[in-house]
Amino acid sequence: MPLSPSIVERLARARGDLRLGLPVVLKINDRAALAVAVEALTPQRLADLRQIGVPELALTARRAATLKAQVYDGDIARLALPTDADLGWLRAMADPADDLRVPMKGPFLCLRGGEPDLHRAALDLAKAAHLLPAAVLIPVTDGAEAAALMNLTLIDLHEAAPELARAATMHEVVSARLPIIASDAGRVHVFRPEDGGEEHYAIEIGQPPRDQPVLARLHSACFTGDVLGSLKCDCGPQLRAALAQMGEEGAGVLLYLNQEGRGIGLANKMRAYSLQDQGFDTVEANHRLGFEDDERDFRVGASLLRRMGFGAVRLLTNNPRKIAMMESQGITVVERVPLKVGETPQNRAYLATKARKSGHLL
Ligand SMILES: Nc1nc2c(ncn2[C@@H]2O[C@H](COP(=O)(O)OP(=O)(O)OP(=O)(O)O)[C@@H](O)[C@H]2O)c(=O)[nH]1
Ligand SMILES: [Zn+2]
Repeated sequence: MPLSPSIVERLARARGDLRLGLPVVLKINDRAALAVAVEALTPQRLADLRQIGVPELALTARRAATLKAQVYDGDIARLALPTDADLGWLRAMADPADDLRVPMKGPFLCLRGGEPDLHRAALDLAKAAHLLPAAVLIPVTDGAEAAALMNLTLIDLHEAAPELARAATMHEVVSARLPIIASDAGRVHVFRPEDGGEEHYAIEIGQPPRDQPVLARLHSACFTGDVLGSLKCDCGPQLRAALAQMGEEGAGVLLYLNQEGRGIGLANKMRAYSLQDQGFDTVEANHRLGFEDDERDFRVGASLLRRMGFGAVRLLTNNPRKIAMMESQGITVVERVPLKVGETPQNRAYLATKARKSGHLL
């Protein structure tokens, strides 16, 4: 039907549905399941889901490692729910907040055999919705029928795969002049992705010529550092130092990428901070929550630079992964410009961890 939502639009809906606590229907070939994010489940919804079928819990292998649950599918663990499992049990499996105070007791009944692809898709969607990567799945015999009957969003994984593999196309919505402390000649560009995801911004200083390498910074959003002046990281000082250098040179471009918390969202970053107060470092905290060290998609930065007409950069960074990613996306990094500012007694250990575990240059 002409007005029916495309797969990209249905994926955007699915992310919204999961945040609301609504199930989505995932399907591949002749297999299908209802999937709902543990974080957004209510007792009533859990009871309703149990009426439909036998629930399974999907967790990432990272979260399973902390719980000492068996992983039979590489990156994914599938667990049967104990018969007396309530929402409290599910939440404790998903959220490591109380792991130390009230450790979850196994042994867990970990499922093997069959395909984990629906489970993996559910966790990818939960991550994309900035929820904890934990989902309850209920297998159903006819996915299309279940979706139609209950008015739920249906995602066919064959249809979704190519869309999920490619970076969303970005459109510039608007740009306007913005004098800032660093430069009178500032201009903010707002970019909106076609897939209904986060908007990203470019702050252009002066009028950098497109045929020469531009002084560039890929800055990932950090509400706590950029806005609140957090002493736990170096983001705020890095943001201001990068803009100041562009102001001094009279030209540059800072991409402000809305990838809060290295792509896990602010709520999950605050969960990570809470774990850091229990003694875990920045990488361990991400893993205990079920995330990888860094969930950002740096392709966004490269595609925005290209869209603005830049093909070569002098990149302000201490992160070699950003350089490798730019190069792999066809942006030439002619020089790495170090950005070492904002070390505090409170962030010294954080910066040392990034150097030791994530390869940041000191
Ligand atoms: N998950 C998580 N994210 C954090 C933590 N501390 C800071 N962040 C986020 O990390 C990101 C900082 O990224 P960038 O400023 O691009 O820094 P970087 O990857 O270290 O690289 P460069 O600064 O370019 O050297 C921001 O999105 C912050 O919100 C933390 O402890 N946990
Ligand atoms: Zn920060």
